[in-house]
Amino acid sequence: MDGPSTSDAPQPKFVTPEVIDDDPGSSQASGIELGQQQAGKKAQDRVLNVDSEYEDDDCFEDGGLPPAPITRELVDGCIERRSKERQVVCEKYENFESDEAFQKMSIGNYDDMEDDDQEETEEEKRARFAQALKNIRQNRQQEEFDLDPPESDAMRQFINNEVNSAMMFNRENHIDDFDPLSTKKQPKVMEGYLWGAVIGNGSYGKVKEVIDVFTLTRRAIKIMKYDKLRKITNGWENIRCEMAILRTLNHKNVIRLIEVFNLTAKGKIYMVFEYCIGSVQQILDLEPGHFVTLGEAHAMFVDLCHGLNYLHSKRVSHKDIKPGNMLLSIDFTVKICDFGVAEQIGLYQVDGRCTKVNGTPKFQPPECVFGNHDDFDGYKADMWSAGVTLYNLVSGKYPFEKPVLLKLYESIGTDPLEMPTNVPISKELKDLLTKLLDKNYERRYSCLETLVHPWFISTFPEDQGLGRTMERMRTGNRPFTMFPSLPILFDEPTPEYLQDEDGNMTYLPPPLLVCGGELNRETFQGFKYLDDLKPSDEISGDRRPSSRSMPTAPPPGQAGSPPPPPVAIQQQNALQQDNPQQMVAQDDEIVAAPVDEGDRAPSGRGGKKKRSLFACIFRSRNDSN
Ligand SMILES: Nc1ncnc2c1ncn2[C@@H]1O[C@H](COP(=O)(O)OP(=O)(O)OP(=O)(O)O)[C@@H](O)[C@H]1O
Repeated sequence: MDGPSTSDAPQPKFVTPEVIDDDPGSSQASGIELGQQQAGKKAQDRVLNVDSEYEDDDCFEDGGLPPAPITRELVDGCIERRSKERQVVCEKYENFESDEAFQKMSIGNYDDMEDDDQEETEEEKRARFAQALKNIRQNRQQEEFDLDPPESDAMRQFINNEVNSAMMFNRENHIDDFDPLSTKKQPKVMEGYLWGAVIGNGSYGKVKEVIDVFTLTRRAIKIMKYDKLRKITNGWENIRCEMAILRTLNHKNVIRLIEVFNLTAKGKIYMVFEYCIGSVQQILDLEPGHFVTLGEAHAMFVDLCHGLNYLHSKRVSHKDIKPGNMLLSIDFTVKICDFGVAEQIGLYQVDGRCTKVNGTPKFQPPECVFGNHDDFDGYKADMWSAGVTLYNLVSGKYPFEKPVLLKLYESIGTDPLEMPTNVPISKELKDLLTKLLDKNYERRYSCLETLVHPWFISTFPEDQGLGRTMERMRTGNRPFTMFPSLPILFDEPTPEYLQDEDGNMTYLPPPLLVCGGELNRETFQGFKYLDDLKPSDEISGDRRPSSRSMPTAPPPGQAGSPPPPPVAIQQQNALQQDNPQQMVAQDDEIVAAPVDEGDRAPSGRGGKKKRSLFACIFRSRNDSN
């Protein structure tokens, strides 16, 4: 093995069990444990149950395969490969400045690494190795393993022990045959979302993209661990505050919080947001000079000010306005996000007085960083940050920039404002920047004043708007990471099984998608069909109710419950149960009975049903609770 070593003395390769394993009992125990897992796994794998607990670290669930023998070569290969990969990544990062292709990749450059890698303790590392060895048994694909090279002698020793005990287990149980590799990963559907990959990392946790399987809408979910929130100063408080503020907001230039849920068993809290394709900071990072054209800057600034105006009208001071907290939606609207340090200003307060100083140093106003900042005007602080953002958008520079924090604060408080020299700045723009970056917060422009400034209301040639940016984002590498799951979900509907009291499983055919050239209403019961809408029916707004507030449908037979399904569909179901094969052949010939208003109802299949993945996707929202 060529894994890096921290000591100068040559490290032996993995030693034999006789030499290293000074506690054979423990080896045996772990071997038996692995054996039990195998047996259980094999039985489990026959039926796919999507409601089981998933790990969030992957967008797929392991399909479950017979265990693979662990060999030294396999583990050595994994470690060596990871070591090489790391080297390649490091080299790439070294050439980052000059590598244009790499820069282009930075939009949606997926980072599937754990966001808290640096916090990993020796104990956690050991647990990860043990898990990686289990993965070797279950997955057999080297590409899937997360085996970093060992960094300490203790770690090396630990791996030796683990591999040795696994090998002993193999030997004792005569596991030495390799089945052909046929890993098939199953899509992960949890809490009504089909999960994709990580699309962003913040200080509070990672952000993953998902599809809401009920509305088929792309969403972004911020995942935060309780432990991590506890470690961050005011972590819980900030998150609670962010949720409380976001749930009251609804504006096109403010990120929309769709719902919040937590899974206590996993120790995680999830915030579901509308999906955005990237941040303004990512756009700036793509540009050679780290600035955009005047037209683009104007378009982004206009959206920012509209969002800020709305926030201030709702008595919210954001306190961390910067390009990194401005997201771009699919239709290229700027959305203000990250309300982690935002403050709700009291109802009876005349001005925007805030007390807690927060934010990013380069974007903080003088009254926050210099002198007495027991209280300050939060609205005016936002306007200063908006001024720094505008300065940054048009020039790629900051009005006050110093390498040391104290010097930076001093500069913000005392240095006179200088206009950027690397780009031509018009008279109006100069005037607006001066008004926004006025050190005296009383004289500084408010949001309303900014909205009527001549530069703000001026127009720019169309080709300088967000068109170019849009094109860049479009060509950026942000794949639709749920895509690989779709064919698995829709081309191969998973069969259902009916389990009786004795545990016997009866095969049920996959649900019918179409019936008589139309969507099979029995399968898609949750859908509201346009044909069924009466002129008096009101179409509700685009904000779908949270899964937690969805009213529960009354059981069949009670007032308000849907009537039974049409006879044709009942017969069809009965036929399907009796003879699934024949039914598949007959699908095309089935003609839908005329469906009237009352023709949608659940079929009572009875028994304890193991849901198929497909059924889960279209299950009623209430089922997920
Ligand atoms: N709704 C969204 N759509 C797409 N990407 C998003 C969305 N929300 C966040 N992201 C991505 O995830 C990253 C981190 O998100 P966010 O800033 O909300 O996390 P945070 O933990 O509050 O970060 P910070 O370190 O700024 O406090 C963002 O920079 C962005 O790239």
